[in-house]
Amino acid sequence: MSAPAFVVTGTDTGVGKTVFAAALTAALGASYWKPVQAGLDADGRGDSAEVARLAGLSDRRILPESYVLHTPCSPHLAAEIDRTTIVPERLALPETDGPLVIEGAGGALVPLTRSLLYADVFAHWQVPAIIVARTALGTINHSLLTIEALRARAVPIHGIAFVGDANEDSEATICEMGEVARLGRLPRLERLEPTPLAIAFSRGFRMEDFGA
Ligand SMILES: Nc1ncnc2c1ncn2[C@@H]1O[C@H](COP(=O)(O)OP(=O)(O)OP(=O)(O)O)[C@@H](O)[C@H]1O
Ligand SMILES: C[C@H](N)[C@H](N)CCCCCC(=O)O
Ligand SMILES: [Mg+2]
Repeated sequence: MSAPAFVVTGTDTGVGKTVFAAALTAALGASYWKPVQAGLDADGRGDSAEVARLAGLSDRRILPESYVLHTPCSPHLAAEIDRTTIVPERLALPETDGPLVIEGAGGALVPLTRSLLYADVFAHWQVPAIIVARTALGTINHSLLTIEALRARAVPIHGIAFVGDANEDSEATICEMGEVARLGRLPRLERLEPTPLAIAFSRGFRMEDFGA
């Protein structure tokens, strides 16, 4: 059986994809790939650096981004500002010798160019997608829209991972009405450090749900 690979997408930007992806990468002993990074922090760090920190990964297990764009905005516009064009050929799935966790950018329907959405690339890859969703009010609509959009493009959905305070009815309603697997929930952590994150992940998720 080949090693599992997952795409971590979300209902929005800032929902916690990078934090969840770091926890999953650490738990699976996986490699991590952020194909398109739009915007870096003041120290020039992007999501790959944060995953390396939170998952305690060696550089060998962080695959290089295909595009690092300067402006923290939608990738299609960030690429235009940098006078480049995101081409699907540079988004070919990399070969890895173990599990792979791939993080998108923003939500599933974020444009990479003015005629290509990230979800189109997910559909081409056919790698199971994990939707990261908030638990806060508004998440039912955002989550069900994301599920519909992925299904409309035949993107396989592995399940949904919630981030935030428990919200039993919203989480259950999304999974029942959206007919998706409820993978678990990461609470808001006061200290975003490797050990508390690994403990929260092991409490909130079952490894067998990720083929491990
Ligand atoms: N479980 C958590 N506990 C505490 N803080 C969190 C948690 N999840 C996310 N955060 C914080 O929320 C912010 C957004 O999270 P994150 O960077 O993971 O979002 P994202 O979905 O990856 O965004 P992007 O679309 O930019 O990739 C960050 O400051 C992060 O540290
Ligand atoms: C800049 C941000 N942190 C992400 N890298 C990109 C988010 C794109 C969102 C586009 C949109 O849905 O309006
Ligand atoms: Mg991120």
